[in-house]
Amino acid sequence: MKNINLDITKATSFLKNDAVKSYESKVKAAQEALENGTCAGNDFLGWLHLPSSVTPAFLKEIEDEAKVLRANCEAIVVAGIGGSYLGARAVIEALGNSFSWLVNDDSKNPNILFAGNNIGEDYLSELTTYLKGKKFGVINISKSGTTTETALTFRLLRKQCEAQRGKEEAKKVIVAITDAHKGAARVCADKEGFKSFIIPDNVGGRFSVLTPVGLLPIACAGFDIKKIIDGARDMEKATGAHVAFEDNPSALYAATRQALYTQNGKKIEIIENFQPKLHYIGEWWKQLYGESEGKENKGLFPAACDFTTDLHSMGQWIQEGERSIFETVISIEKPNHTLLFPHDDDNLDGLNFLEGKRVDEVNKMAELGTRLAHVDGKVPNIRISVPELNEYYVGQLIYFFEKACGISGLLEGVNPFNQPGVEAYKKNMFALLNKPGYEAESKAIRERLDKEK
Ligand SMILES: O=P(O)(O)OC[C@H]1O[C@](O)(CO)[C@@H](O)[C@@H]1O
Repeated sequence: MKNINLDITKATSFLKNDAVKSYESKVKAAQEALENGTCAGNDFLGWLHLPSSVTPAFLKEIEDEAKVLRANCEAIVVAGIGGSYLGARAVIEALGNSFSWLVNDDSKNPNILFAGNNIGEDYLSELTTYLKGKKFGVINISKSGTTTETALTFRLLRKQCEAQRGKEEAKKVIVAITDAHKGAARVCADKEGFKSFIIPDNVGGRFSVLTPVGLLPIACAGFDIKKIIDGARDMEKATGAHVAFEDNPSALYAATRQALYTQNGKKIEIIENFQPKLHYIGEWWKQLYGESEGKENKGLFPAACDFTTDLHSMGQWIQEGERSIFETVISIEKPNHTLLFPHDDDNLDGLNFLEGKRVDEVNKMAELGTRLAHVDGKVPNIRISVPELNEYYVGQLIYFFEKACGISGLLEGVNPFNQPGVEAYKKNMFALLNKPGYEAESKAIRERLDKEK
């Protein structure tokens, strides 16, 4: 079986000869600190050996629950935000049919919908309207069990599900994925008798896609979670601490992006794809790197573009804007379908030169042309090529990025596993909403707003 492949040559050409190699000993130290649990944030290292520790019994429990949901639901709403939904959405959209909700086949795949990741009244109102009269289930995912966006959505959906199906029937199709002991989601699941899965204490949200957080929704969508774990497990081996620096893709990716950041003035990394199905892989990656590295006034800003779509909006900026960016392109070597470009006698569009070619050949030339143009425009380019878009390689990709993120954050000198900065908006929102327990903050924020009037 092939592995995903990392090409850093078009990035190292912007750096001094030994710039990446000079990180070897620091990377080794970071790897050892991760392995020995001696790094900052060492209480959140449960993801590190997750793929190799997953048992068949654990996967079976998830698959069995997915069977129940699939058999009883036309639609399943995954309620979660950040790491509690992005991984599942990324994998489901990468592997699924782009028009799944319109495709009328016999696969019996329920529609997987996502909510709890915003507080848009229109979004929730339109969702609850769509679900009226439908047999739907809910997977409520929240590690803390108290995240406002998710909790608010779950209350709405649970009430609707119980009203439509009756309390007993609803119990079959409402599942909680949360902490083993704490938080409102745990208390509610235990009291109501909902099936529940545990998010391990030592796995943070953005590293949780290979736990039930990602695996249950992915299994509900009809994908093979064993193969995802197989891919992740092989990548765990390929990026292990014993693997030589120059053969370890996560080590090289981490070192290259840090070298570009600290030695080449790059401030923004743009993750890019040439397959629209990878849009949410970009969103997942943004959270992984953004929450892990953006702290202590440091960190590359993680951005994402979908190509060629965004070449017609962001292409100008990337080609000629401030030279503070580099690109990391996820390239899929072989598409899953074949579509040949047809002949046209009139050739009014002048496209007969493409006759008989696969659409992907045009896409690949767009990709190569973009790479050459952007490198000419002084944008370093990292390329990750993925042999095929399937469960196995998505598993590899996930673990590759997670491992690189842990190493990269440690190279940057921060704790990659906390996210203290996200609390600031929550505190203000609770104060503004007069949440019980926030009386002093409410008073202070109102005084501040009065002064600013
Ligand atoms: O699973 P929870 O606790 O609802 O958190 C969801 C997301 O919110 C954050 O905690 C940020 O507030 C993320 O780190 C996390 O992935």
